[in-house]
Order: sequence, then C-alpha cells, then structure tokens
Amino acid sequence: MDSKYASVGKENQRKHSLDLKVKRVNLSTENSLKLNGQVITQTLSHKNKEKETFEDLQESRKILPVYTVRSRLLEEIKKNNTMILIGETGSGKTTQVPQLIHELRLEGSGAIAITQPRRVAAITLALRVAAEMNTEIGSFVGYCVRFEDVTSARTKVKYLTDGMLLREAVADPLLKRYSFIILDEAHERTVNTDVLFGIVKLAQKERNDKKLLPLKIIIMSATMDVDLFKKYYDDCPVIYLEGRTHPVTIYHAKLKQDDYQYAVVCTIFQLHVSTPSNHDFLVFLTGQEEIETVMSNIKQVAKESSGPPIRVCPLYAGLPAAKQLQVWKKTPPGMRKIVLATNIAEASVTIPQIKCVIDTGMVKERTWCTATGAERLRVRACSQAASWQRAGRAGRTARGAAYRLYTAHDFASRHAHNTPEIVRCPLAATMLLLIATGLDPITFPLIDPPPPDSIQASLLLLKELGAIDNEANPKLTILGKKMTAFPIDPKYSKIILCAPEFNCLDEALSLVAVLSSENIFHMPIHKRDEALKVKQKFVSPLGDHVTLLNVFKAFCKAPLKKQWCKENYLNHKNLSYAYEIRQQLLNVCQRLNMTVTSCGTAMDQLLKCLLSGLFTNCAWARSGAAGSGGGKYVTASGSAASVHPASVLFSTRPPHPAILYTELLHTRRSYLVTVSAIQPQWLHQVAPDYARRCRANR
Ligand SMILES: Nc1ncnc2c1ncn2[C@@H]1O[C@H](COP(=O)(O)OP(=O)(O)OP(=O)(O)O)[C@@H](O)[C@H]1O
Repeated sequence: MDSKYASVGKENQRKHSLDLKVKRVNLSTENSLKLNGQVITQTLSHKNKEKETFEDLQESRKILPVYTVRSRLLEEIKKNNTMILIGETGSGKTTQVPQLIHELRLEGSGAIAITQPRRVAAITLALRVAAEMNTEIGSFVGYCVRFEDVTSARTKVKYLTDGMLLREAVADPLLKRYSFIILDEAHERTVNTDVLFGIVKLAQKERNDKKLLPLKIIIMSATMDVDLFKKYYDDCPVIYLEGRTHPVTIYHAKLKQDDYQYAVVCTIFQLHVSTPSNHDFLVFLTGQEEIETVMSNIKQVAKESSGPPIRVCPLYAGLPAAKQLQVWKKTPPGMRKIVLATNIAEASVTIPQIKCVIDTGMVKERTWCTATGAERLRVRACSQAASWQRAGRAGRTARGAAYRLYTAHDFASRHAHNTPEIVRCPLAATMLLLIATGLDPITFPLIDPPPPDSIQASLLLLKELGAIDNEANPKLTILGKKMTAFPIDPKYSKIILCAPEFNCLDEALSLVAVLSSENIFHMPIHKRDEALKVKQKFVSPLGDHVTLLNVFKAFCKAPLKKQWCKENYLNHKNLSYAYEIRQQLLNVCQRLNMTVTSCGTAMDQLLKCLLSGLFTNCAWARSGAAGSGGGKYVTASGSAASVHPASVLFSTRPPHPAILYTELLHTRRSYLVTVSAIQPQWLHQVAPDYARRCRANR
C-alpha cells in the first residue's frame, strides 16, 4: 500500500469496510412474455459450462428468456412493422432476436442491422453471434465500427455503431439494403441513436409509400422510457419479456463515500480475499486517467495482499479495438481478472467470468455552452438506468453481485433515465449529417427536440466552420460536403481540409490522429519522475500539441516500436492506434485529391491551422493572474480554468496571453487539457466572425 493511499485510509476504511447492505435480490428464474396483459410463462433450467463448443453454445441459447418464448415473439415480429421490446439485461435480446428472425428467413432479400452506441459492444456481439451461428466473422455475420468494417456482400446480420448507420443514411436515406433495423440500448439516448429513431421512421414511411422492400423497426432496451417511445412510434405495441437467467444481488454502501477511487480499491481487496479466484471483477470508473491511477494503486496494494494473483485489464473508448478485446481473454486457472472500465462496458457487453460488479456510480459527461460553442467534460452521478445496466454485467453466465459504492438513498434520489445527449451536447456533427442526408435539421422530428438555441448555435458553428452557406435554410458548401467524407467531428475535418492552406497537411493528419486516440504518455505513479524526465526530450515550449507531434514523428521513425515506447514511457497501444487512424484519414485525403506537404519547423502554421477548426477552444489569461501557480485563464464561455498539471505549459509564468485547448475538464476544479500558446490576434485572422461574436459575449 503506498503512503498516500494509506494516509487517506483509516477514516475511509472504517467508513467503507464493505459496509454494504443487500438492497435487492432478484432470484427470478421464470421467463415470461407479456403482451397487452397476456402472460406466457416458461420455467428455466440452468447450466454452467466452462468450455463452450458449438453444441454448448446452442444449449446456452436455449435457456435464454428470449429463446424460450421465441414462437410468440416471432409472431409479434411478423405482425408488426414497428415494435418495442423490453427485457432484462442478459435475457438475450441483442444476440437472439436477429438469429430468430433469420431462422425463419423473415429478412427476405434484405439484411438485419443491429445498432449499438459503443463499438466494443458491436464487435463482441458480432463475434458471439458468428460463433453461435457457426460462421466466420465478416461473412454472414459482421460488424462495422469507425475505422473498421468487417462485413462483406454476404453479410445478413450486421452489428454496427449508431454513428456508422447514420453515415450509411447519408449515402442512402432509405437504408434500402436493410429489411430489419434494430435500434438497441435505446435508453442510452446518444445523439446518433436519437437521430436514427427519426431517420428509420421516415425511411419506413417513404419505403411504404413507394412500395419498396418494407422496413421493420425494433426498438430494444432493458430500462427505457416506454411511454415516450410508444407515443413517438404512433402507439406501436410494446412487448415485455420478463425473467432473467441468472440472479444478481445488489449491495449499497451504508455510508456516503468521500473518495470513490479509494473506496474502489478497498472494496476490490476486501472482495479479493473473500471470493473464489474464478470470480472476476468489473469496476466502473469515469475515464482513462482514473483507470490508470486505480490500476497503479491495485498493483501496489496487491504486493502486500493475500488472495490469488491478479490481472488488471483496462477498458476505455480510446483503446484500440484489438486491445479492448484482450479483456475477453481467459486468465489462467487460479488467477483473478479485474477489469477497470468506463461506461463503454455498461450496456450489451458480456465478459463471461465477471461475477462481481463494483460501481462507483459516476460518469464523465459532455456538455456545452451554446453562446460560445465551448464544450466541457464533467464527472457526475450516473442515472438509475445506468446503474441497472452496470449491475446487469454480472449474472450473465452465472449468478452475480453488484456492489454500489453509494447509498441506497443516493440511488433513489438519482434520475431514472439518462438525460438525452441531444439536449446537452453540441449538435454540429449531427446537423451536418442531417443536411448531407437532405433533411431539414430545423424541422426534423426528433423524439426529444433539442433546445432551439442549441440547434441555432450548432448551425451558427457550422456556418463559421464554412460547412454550410446560411443558417435559415442551410445547404452544404463544397467544404461542408468534403467534411462529411471524414468519420470525425467537423472541427477536426476542418483542420485537415484547411491544412493545405497552411502548408501543413502532413503534420495536421498526424496531430488529428493522435488527438483521436487516447493519452499517449504512460506515467506510472512509482516512476513518475523518471517518466517526466524522459518526456523532456519531446517537449516543445509551444505547448502540448507540438509535443504530441514530436512524439508521434519519433514513434513513426523508431524501428522497434514496442521497445522504444517502453523506454520512453509512452503508450504503445494508443500510438499504434493513432498510426492506423492517420492512415485512414490519409486515404480520405487521397480520395479528395489533396496533396500532402509539410510546414517543416514553421509550427505557428500548424497552430493556426488547428485554430481554424478549434476556434471555440480559446482561453485568455485573466487579468491579475500573473504569477499564480499553473496560470489562470478564462474560456470563451466565461469559465475560469487552470492548465492541467499534465500539460507542458503547466508551470509557465506569467501565463500566455492566449491559449488553445483541446478539452475543458470539470472535476473538483476546471482544467484546460492539451494546450498550446497562441497569439491572440490569430483568432481574428482564422475565424473573424467567431472572434467578433466571442468579443461581444465576453
Ligand atoms: N461474448 C459472450 N460470451 C459469453 N456469453 C455471452 C456473450 N455474449 C452473450 N452471451 C450470453 O448471452 C446472454 C444474452 O446476451 P444478450 O447481449 O443477447 O442479452 P441482452 O438481453 O441484449 O442484454 P443487455 O440488455 O444487457 O444488452 C448473456 O447473458 C450471456 O449469457
């Protein structure tokens, strides 16, 4: 146990000490399908298999609630063009419904699309279903996620992220290749899924009117706001599937925990010494940095703890897909796996040996200021729906338990459902795709309309980015059309498309790729000083962006990349991922006939180019802040913020007159993450309209 950890310890440990009480025990082993009050019931038998052959997989399917009521369910699917399916987590909605449809060949000449808000879910589900159908991935069953398409002309069952289906809708608004579209995890209310709710509804109607291949729509979740969806889909039928295969016991902390990261480590080790080694743990945290800190603490504490050996696996969005999949690798017998995940593991995911979920109840959420377009990330309590989903990750292949590190009272006081992203997030990227699809972004019938000022602000931002010609009746400009060719946020595609003007496409591609990956620096707590010393050789006094570029360039030249990353305290996985992303972005540039040139050492060209896309992310030194530690800045939306301690500009004094940041993070304080010094007049040069608007707001 390191000293910091021990010193925070005593009080918390006393308060925490697994003082968790059983709140709900769900021991239901009955499955039933309820339709308009009618209930069909079937009792289950359970089997737990260690190794799954094809026959075992078929046996496992048969005990799933969805499978046991398949005939009735299929009757409903045949009868209705649109329906809502509600079923407990793990009941088999996502893996079984597409297979059942296919077993009766209901899809006809079309394909079945199943959307997921997260790519890790899309990939693992496709792999599971391919195994259950005894077929190779990418042939009959495939998946499509950003930067990775594993499908072929033969693919009939396609798992894809909501973002990828939205992109398909740009090319074909009627989504003609699909006869079934299943929008899964509807409760998550991502912007993309919310827009798809409307797109599929319109496509279904138009295909009907034009007598084209009919489109069937199924909306699925375990925890959604049924009334809202039923109304939106013209009073469509709702099928409730009751029962689950394995019970999950829920425990709540008896007392409020002041430091949830500490409470996590305590809980892990208290369970570690008292639970059989074949029970793996899944812990929900809020982001990569937090995961790395907890990972490091676990490794320290493990040295002094009894209990079986431990393997700790991180799981967060920025990890390359191949690395994310390592979480599914079996550990040797006698070893415990502890998965530290963000909410990407919250829905649709099955990690077979997980029997314990440890839930901090926190999530990192994106919000924005419509007046200035400035975005921020903040850590806050998750909804009840999210808590149930997290608990649902235990009890998938055997009975399980979920330990909530917050009180039952705290849980009861939380929102039942997630706040839809569409009412709190910037909509520029979505508006751009809607316009590209030929739809009117202002009148488009969304299930929960965003605040009108949010739509207006997003359109204004698109106008200032040069993507549309006007805000009242927006049409894509040539630049806007090109922006839709890149699978990234329009702010970043603008950087790439502007780069030739600044003679820096080579550098811009690398930097956008690195920014689209995750943290490339590896700072082990016990070797922090050494890692910081090594980092110095890459550091640019201009800031983090040029520093990141220096690292990436050196990485590309290094012959033995893994070894080189280890020696330089760099994250090999994230750098390799950035390398792959760069390749894909370059492919799009080549399709657009763009010429790749380099600005050499003229880094102000690169920074101006960055600013041409990220102009909403400026912060200015506050008057009187000179000399204050880390520098004090004010953002365009008026938030006071400090440069993040991990930045190379953290100790710069006096503060630079102006800086460009990539992210504004709100935890207990507000931090500007990944920053570079800029000249204040650059904003007027590269984004004059925004600069005027911003000055008026400040
Ligand atoms: N990758 C996997 N490995 C092992 N078992 C799996 C896997 N994926 C699914 N399963 C099994 O299939 C069951 C049903 O999973 P499925 O994802 O279809 O359920 P669901 O009802 O969609 O759940 P959720 O609402 O949590 O997404 C799981 O509980 C598990 O037993």
